[in-house]
Amino acid sequence: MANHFFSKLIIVGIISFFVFPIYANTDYDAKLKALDSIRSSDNKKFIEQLAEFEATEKSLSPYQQQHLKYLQAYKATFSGNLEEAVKLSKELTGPETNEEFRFRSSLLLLNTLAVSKNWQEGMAYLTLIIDSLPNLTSVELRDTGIAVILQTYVLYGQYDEVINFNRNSLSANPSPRNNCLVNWFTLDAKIQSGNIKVNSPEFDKVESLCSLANEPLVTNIVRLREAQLYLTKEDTDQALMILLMAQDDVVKANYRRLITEVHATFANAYLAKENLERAKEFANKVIENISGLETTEPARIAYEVLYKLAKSQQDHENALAYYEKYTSTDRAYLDEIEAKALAFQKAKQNSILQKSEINLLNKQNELLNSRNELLKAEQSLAQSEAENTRLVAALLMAIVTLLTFFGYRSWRTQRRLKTLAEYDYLTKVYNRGHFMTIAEDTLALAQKAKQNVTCIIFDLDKFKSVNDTYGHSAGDWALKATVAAVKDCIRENDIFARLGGEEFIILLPSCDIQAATYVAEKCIHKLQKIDTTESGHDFTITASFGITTSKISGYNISALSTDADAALYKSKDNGRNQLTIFEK
Ligand SMILES: Nc1nc2c(ncn2[C@@H]2O[C@H](COP(=O)(O)OP(=O)(O)OP(=O)(O)O)[C@@H](O)[C@H]2O)c(=O)[nH]1
Repeated sequence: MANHFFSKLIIVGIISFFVFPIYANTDYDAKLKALDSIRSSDNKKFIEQLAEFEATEKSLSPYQQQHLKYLQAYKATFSGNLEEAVKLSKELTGPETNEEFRFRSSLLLLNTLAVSKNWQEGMAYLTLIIDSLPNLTSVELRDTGIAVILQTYVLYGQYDEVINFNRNSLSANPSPRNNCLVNWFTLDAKIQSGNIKVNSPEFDKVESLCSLANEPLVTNIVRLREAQLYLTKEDTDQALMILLMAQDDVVKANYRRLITEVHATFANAYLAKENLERAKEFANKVIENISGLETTEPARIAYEVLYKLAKSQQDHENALAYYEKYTSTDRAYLDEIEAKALAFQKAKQNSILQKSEINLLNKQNELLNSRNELLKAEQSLAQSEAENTRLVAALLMAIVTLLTFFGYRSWRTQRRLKTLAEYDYLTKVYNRGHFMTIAEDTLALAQKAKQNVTCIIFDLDKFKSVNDTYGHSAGDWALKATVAAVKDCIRENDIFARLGGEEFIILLPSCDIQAATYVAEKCIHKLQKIDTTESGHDFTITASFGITTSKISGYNISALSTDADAALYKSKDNGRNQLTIFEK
């Protein structure tokens, strides 16, 4: 089938459809842009002007250098210098290259590798291009990428991929060029897979779209395909008419592959028309231009035509020679189809494998992420637990502190209340009420133990005059000084209390009257010795004492105090500052 070869023609043709970069307003930019715009539509001029541009000395920006290199790679592809084209294109596929030229050179590389039949490597670039499509910022470049992908599918015989391609991935308003190409490759896939009728309106549609886009190369290819289809339907006249109409434009396009393809189709058509001379003429034109295209379909067709002609002319020697060339070209051609299909399937498998590996890695990552999340959650849980523990500990501390504080306050209040209830506020000895309670208990125990208990009551002498003369505070001072002095004269376990005013009582367990008398005398002496100047005044403190004992008054506190009081009044009556032992 001539169609398979023909798809290769489009490879370089498509290069002309790439979008133009955004240029700075400099002469070099303008010049490079102008060169870019004519590179396929007027290839002769492009090659001449590029040579002129290369010849002059200039300092180019990195962007301009990349643009120039891209055009040089394009020229190399177009001129069949595939090795140079691959080398230059590969130099532009690194990350340092501007996105546009990186992508355009990947497309160029894809085409060049296909032209040089490096199917496997070409497929690797196809996968790369497909994967980089979503990251492209330029919508037009993306559309161009899609067109190239479709073209590659056609080239590799993957027609279903083209027919089933989701056109929604194209932009809403593709450029006329991309619109032409996408429609053309779709039609091409339908032709190659036998899914189109010879008079389908799609031919006219694609032809007009591509004329509108000013792409004579594609327009001619469409015409050629139409002619080839008519040939397969044995409508040779229609085929020849189309070929003759396209002939001039094809020559103008100056593309050797297209020209050999057209010549091969002419040869086939004339052979069918039994115009053997013309058939031979065109077959020979193909052979003349066959250098580099020896194993392509035009060569196969040309040899087939020449073989048939030689055979029909009984030229057995040439017939055999052409037949051998025909079969070897045919084998090479079929091998090529097989190799392409194999390369495509391999690339597809690799891509699926890669994607499953990526999926697997993603799954592993997800798993790792979940584990990390879990670890983080556990950590934060542990952290919150630790924080909670700290919080609870702090709360407990606060509660304990508060309880301690309130407990202490309550204990202090209780103690103060108890003190108020039990002690005399001024002298801090027992008050009357508490004294009575303790005294009763003590006397009860002493009675049981048959111990003697004595009771001393004393009252300060002429205390009113102290208050009157030196003031109430001096009186208070005297009361406190009295208590301190008396405490020095009694024992720890003697019960000392203030009965009220300037009157005091001492209950002395296990104490007989002699001992009590001694204590009272000691007190009288001590009180007289109090240095009152500390109060700011100079006066003397004396007191009158009355003493009784349980032996005389019994173990009843009221009786004891009454009797001791009676003795005290005797002391007062007798001139004060003395003691009196109660007598019944
Ligand atoms: N500064 C002070 N004076 C008090 C206190 N309690 C009672 N007094 C005073 O003690 C004085 C007692 O006076 P009186 O009962 O006349 O007895 P006195 O002056 O000591 O005379 P005699 O007992 O007869 O020696 C009164 O003036 C009371 O006001 C007190 O807590 N502080």
